[in-house]
Amino acid sequence: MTEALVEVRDLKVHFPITTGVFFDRVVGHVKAVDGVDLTVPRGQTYGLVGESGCGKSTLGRAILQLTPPTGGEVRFDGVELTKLAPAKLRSMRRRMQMIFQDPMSSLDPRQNVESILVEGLAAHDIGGSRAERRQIIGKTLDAVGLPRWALSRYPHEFSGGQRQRIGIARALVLGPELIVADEPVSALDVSIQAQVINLLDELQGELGLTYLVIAHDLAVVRHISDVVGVMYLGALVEEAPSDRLYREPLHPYTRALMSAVPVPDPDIEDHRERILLAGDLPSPANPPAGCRFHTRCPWAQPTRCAEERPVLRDVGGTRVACHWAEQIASGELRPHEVRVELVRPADEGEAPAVVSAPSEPGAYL
Ligand SMILES: Nc1ncnc2c1ncn2[C@@H]1O[C@H](COP(=O)(O)OP(=O)(O)OP(=O)(O)O)[C@@H](O)[C@H]1O
Repeated sequence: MTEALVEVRDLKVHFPITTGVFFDRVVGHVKAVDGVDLTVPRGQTYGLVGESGCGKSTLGRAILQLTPPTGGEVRFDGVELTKLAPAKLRSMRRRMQMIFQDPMSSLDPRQNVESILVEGLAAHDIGGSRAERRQIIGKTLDAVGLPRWALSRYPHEFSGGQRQRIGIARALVLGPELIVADEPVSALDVSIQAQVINLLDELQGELGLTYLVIAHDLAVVRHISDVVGVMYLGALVEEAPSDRLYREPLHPYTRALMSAVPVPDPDIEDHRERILLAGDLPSPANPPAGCRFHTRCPWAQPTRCAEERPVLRDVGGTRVACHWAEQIASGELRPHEVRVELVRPADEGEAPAVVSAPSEPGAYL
């Protein structure tokens, strides 16, 4: 059994909604993260996916204590972070770093690369002399594939992919064990995305890093993740080893997300059906009772779904929060009429690419 580097238990982040001109009055809470349990083993990659606004970034930030949790626990290498004194937390921070989506907005445009990298070393008192720091920085540049001349240049002088390498170098220079990568490639061209993902993968192999990779796009995390967690409205709805999740998604929400991932085989891709979920993501300030997904779920049942919040439970090696996971997987329960559309628009004379339930279980996938 691999040692857990990160253990999250019943983590909650509720942002107060306030009103009033002179005195803020709390009138409700945005439950951005609402009871998440997850474990990231040392040296592995946990991919966290879900649509925009489901709480992925807030969860990542709360794990690093950049956003204070409202409740629950975060253990890093066995140390409970939520109760740690500020000075102790600061020294732990060196071991946990974050990479952001948009390197342009997370890098100070007035600092050259050397100054960006020295800043972190100085803040954490790493490397006694200037020469020593230069040596650490040089090695870090080599590791991320940037030339030494980059040191005197400014962020705007680099391409998007190179800027993300600077962002990775800034995290890496401190010698962290955990990196939380929040949408690390979604601002990059598709051709560059693979390079950055490959770089993260290589660095993990060389340095034994542990990753939490956050993405709205399932395709991005598929190949680098050992385990993938799917989040919906502040909570995990499914978690499984990556291969298993992509081969056999159990939660209706995961099935819908999967149906949006393009398939490389053009014959299959032409006939791929996409589940279009009804309605928008409900507000995390007022989440539906019972299963949070039941208002959009094509398999929602008249009992339990609207009243009972499903807990994550083990179904053959997958953790899934659905009362009906087994019956859906076996085909015993069929989806209600759902809107599906063919990826390739129907040709003239062909049946319109809309509506009605598929006849086979898993026909979407
Ligand atoms: N500081 C804050 N104060 C109040 N609400 C917030 C704050 N930060 C995030 N939220 C809300 O919490 C919910 C979750 O946001 P979060 O950014 O974590 O989601 P996300 O899944 O990462 O989405 P995205 O990919 O768009 O960033 C959203 O409804 C968001 O508006």
